[in-house]
Amino acid sequence: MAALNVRSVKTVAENPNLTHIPPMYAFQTLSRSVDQKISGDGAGEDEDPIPIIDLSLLTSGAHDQRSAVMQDLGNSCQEKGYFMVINHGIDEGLMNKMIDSCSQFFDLEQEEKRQYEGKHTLDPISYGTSVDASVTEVFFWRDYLRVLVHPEFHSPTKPSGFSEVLAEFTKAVRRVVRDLLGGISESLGLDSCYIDRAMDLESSLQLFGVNLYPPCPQPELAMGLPPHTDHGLLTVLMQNAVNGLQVQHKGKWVDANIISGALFVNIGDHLEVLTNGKYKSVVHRAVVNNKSTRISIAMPHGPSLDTVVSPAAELLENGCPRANYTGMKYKDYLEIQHKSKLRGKTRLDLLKI
Ligand SMILES: O=C(O)CCC(=O)C(=O)O
Ligand SMILES: [Fe+2]
Repeated sequence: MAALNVRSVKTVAENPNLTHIPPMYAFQTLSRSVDQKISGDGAGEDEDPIPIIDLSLLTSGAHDQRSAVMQDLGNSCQEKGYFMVINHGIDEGLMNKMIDSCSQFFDLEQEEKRQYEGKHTLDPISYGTSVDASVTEVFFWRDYLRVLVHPEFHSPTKPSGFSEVLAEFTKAVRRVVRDLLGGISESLGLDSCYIDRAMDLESSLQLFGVNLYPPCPQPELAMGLPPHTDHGLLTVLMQNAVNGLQVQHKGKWVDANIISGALFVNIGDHLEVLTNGKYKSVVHRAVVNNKSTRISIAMPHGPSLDTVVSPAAELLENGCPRANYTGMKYKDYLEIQHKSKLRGKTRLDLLKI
């Protein structure tokens, strides 16, 4: 059954008498206990800080500053698969307006939001709860809005002003992603335009996903989003001031405590394929808390839908004798993802040779 008749978590959480989560939100005990074995309590974070990339130095720094940042970028991609970006040039006022507009969207009457309900990943606009009630056994403590913003731009018509903010913000983020992918190309020893050209970024797919995680009375039992990797090349994430993202690193969960004003970036499955596994996509999840509503905006950036992504021939010539992944059209991969459960890296395994 599709999620059509399922109440939003926002509605569930707004009940003032809620002291326990409804049983359908209890994340399976088995997977939870497996999780706990690899789960740090955040203590690992100081020894393993999240790398910080100063984008202004990459785009307009002196030659030696550029090379240093490019090297940091390459190391972050190879060793961790995630980093934060500062001095990215996106106005902080615009970022705040984007978060506020998303909050106003979730505050609309349920009927207004329901017109976008129960659709496919590539539908222009979809609103829902959990991940997909038709393929998950457990419900996640999360409502979402997903909008396709490039190569075609779409937007909900309400709240008023949403579409203008969305257009300006997502265009600015696309610029950041192209700059980062230029630096990443160079860090691989390729021409700075290599990924731009090979992945047809002029027509790249850009999705705008907003997650709303209301306060949860039993946060240790519920899960915002289960462990998964993202499709696409890079995902850019920003949030209101509430943390909750965790990334897996060396078998431990690391809290992504995101610096105010910074963007968090993680590698997606298709950068792993393109680099033949040198830069790997990162498993991450979202945990919930019992105090504040968290809003995160996660924006996967992929190639164009018709691009067949396979390991770059130039990288194979540069020392690695064989391709570790088969090529697949990005659109077809998204179709597989849509039909599968959101768990770990199982989808990418399909492409491994
Ligand atoms: O809310 C978060 O921090 C994670 C969101 C996420 O992983 C996603 O939307 O794919
Ligand atoms: Fe994700």
